[in-house]
Amino acid sequence: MSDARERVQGVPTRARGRAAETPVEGRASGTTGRPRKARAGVRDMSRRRGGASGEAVRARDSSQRYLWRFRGYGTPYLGMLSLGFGLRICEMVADLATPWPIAAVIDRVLGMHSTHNPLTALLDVFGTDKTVMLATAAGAVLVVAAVSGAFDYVGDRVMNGVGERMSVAIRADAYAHLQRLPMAYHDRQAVGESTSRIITDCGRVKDSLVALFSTLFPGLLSVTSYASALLLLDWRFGLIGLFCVPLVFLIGARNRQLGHRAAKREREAEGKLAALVTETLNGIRTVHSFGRQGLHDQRFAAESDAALRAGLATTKVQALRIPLLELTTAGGTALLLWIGGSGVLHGWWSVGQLVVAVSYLTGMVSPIKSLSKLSVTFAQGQASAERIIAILDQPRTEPCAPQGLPFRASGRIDFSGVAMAYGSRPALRHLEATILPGERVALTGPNGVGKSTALSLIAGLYRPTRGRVLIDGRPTTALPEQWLHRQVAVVLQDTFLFSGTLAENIRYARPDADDHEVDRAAQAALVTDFAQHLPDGLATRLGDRGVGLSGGQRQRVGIARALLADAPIVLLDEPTSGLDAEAERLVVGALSRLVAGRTVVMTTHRPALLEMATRVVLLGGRGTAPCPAPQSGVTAGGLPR
Ligand SMILES: Nc1ncnc2c1ncn2[C@@H]1O[C@H](COP(=O)(O)OP(=O)(O)OP(=O)(O)O)[C@@H](O)[C@H]1O
Repeated sequence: MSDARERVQGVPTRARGRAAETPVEGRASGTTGRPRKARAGVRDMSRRRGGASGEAVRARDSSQRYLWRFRGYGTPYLGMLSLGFGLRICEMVADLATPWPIAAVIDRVLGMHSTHNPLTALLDVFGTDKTVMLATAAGAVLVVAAVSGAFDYVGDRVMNGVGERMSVAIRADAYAHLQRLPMAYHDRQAVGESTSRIITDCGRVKDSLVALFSTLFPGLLSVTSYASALLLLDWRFGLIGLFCVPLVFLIGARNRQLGHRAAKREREAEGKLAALVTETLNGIRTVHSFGRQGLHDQRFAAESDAALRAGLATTKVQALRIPLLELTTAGGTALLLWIGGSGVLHGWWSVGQLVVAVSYLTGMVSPIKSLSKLSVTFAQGQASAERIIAILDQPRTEPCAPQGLPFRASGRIDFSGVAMAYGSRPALRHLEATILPGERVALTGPNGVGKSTALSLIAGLYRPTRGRVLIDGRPTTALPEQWLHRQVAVVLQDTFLFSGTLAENIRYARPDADDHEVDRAAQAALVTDFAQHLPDGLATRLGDRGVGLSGGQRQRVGIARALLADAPIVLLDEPTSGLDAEAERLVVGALSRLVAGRTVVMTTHRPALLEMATRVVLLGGRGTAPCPAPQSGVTAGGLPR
């Protein structure tokens, strides 16, 4: 992925390492739901560059030129844009020629006036036979229309193509950036809201970019060309034409202002709606279990009302624009007819010239109308661009080079005075611990004492607010993300499976693994035991989020993933909780193969898993609760509750 920040212009000098100053930041995770709590997640994320200062972002916010900040995405297409412009100019020349055959017929064939119509000379080539002249003029109308149409077709394809390509690049960058944002960001942001930004807002930005190239640029070219042609025809015609332009643009500008506010409110309301729908569908089992569809209907209706009010405000802005525009352009045409008609009566101009002038005025006004329609499209595009830029402006952590690091860590982990808070909410107050290579340490303690948080810190999903977590003596915050992910494999309480085959889900841990390695991991994790009863074995396709497998089966796929990752450190976050005795027995069997020869840190309350541990450490307690003396090298200090 290219660095989106380089292409989103106007981003001030990168605040290098800024992320490190920000509390509770860490690496991105691929979790697709808002996590109830810190969980180790997708493993192939890379550190990204630091971001804009908040003040600078706010300063730009007031300028409302959000779409303009995407101009960097147009740079690769400058050649195509130049070609598109060239084609538009050719089309314009053809359009300017359109009324002249008619004028020639009126003045020369019908003999209403003898004028200096440039086509006169051309028609003279065909002699003075009026039938031939008529046929020539008719042929000219067809040829001009065909030429103009051809330029229009190719020009549209070229220009619209640029808009489409730019928006695809913006969407890809926004998506890639979103995935790499720290977990702290994803904890704050509803999944549906982020989805809505990537899908709907990027779609609206696309509409604006396509309109920019297919309507705005050609429209401005038409207006300028027709206005110049009117002036050239006769300065008095030109003045009448120019009288309309500022009025129409004023109407458009006012509409854009009103439209931006309305569109922003509308997009915010739609974002909340999307968040609500995603949340409801993610929890659809709970909704059904409690029969609470009515409650969700009410919440949906409340958000829908807000979206409706904002939508109606946009409609009002749109509706007002049309009559105002019609009035202005009718004024211009009336003026032209009146003055032009008087001119013809006084013999200043021929009828043909008046026809050309009226045709030019109509030609000029029609793109002005489409241009003013753009005010709403651009207002919506600005509001959506603002929401996408809000993602792209989120700082990511700096990537660092994996220099001097061994391919495989020995597996030693140190917690050195570690404290951790989610926002202002402390989760770990002070943790001192050393876990030696090959040790299997079980962290236990009351709910909410910070066991999972400790695992997340080892996996590098969050940064400690104080102190350091070290792997082989190196702080995790200074380790390259890709290297860290190779050293740490995670099995969570509920393994997340993606849509795709079983084999693809196992290979997620190491995309370059061959079929044989995937088979071996599947066998060791007892996945093959159930996969062989499925229609296509490991090639069986799973539904969304692994629908079709039981909890225990999903856990075994998670273990196969961890086996395939072959990392020296394994983190187990309650991998058997929620399983019945038989499923637990199978999962523990699979885990016993995973943990062999690796450093393991687990959180569990289940005796079957605790038996695997070489040391058990009780975290925290209620301040007065007894905390067993830590064994060598480990002192426990969770959050007193
Ligand atoms: N992503 C998060 N955002 C905000 N607060 C969080 C987040 N994850 C955990 N917490 C809070 O941090 C504290 C420690 O949570 P953690 O999950 O680490 O505890 P735990 O000991 O693993 O609990 P359990 O035994 O229930 O799994 C809790 O108060 C929890 O509510």
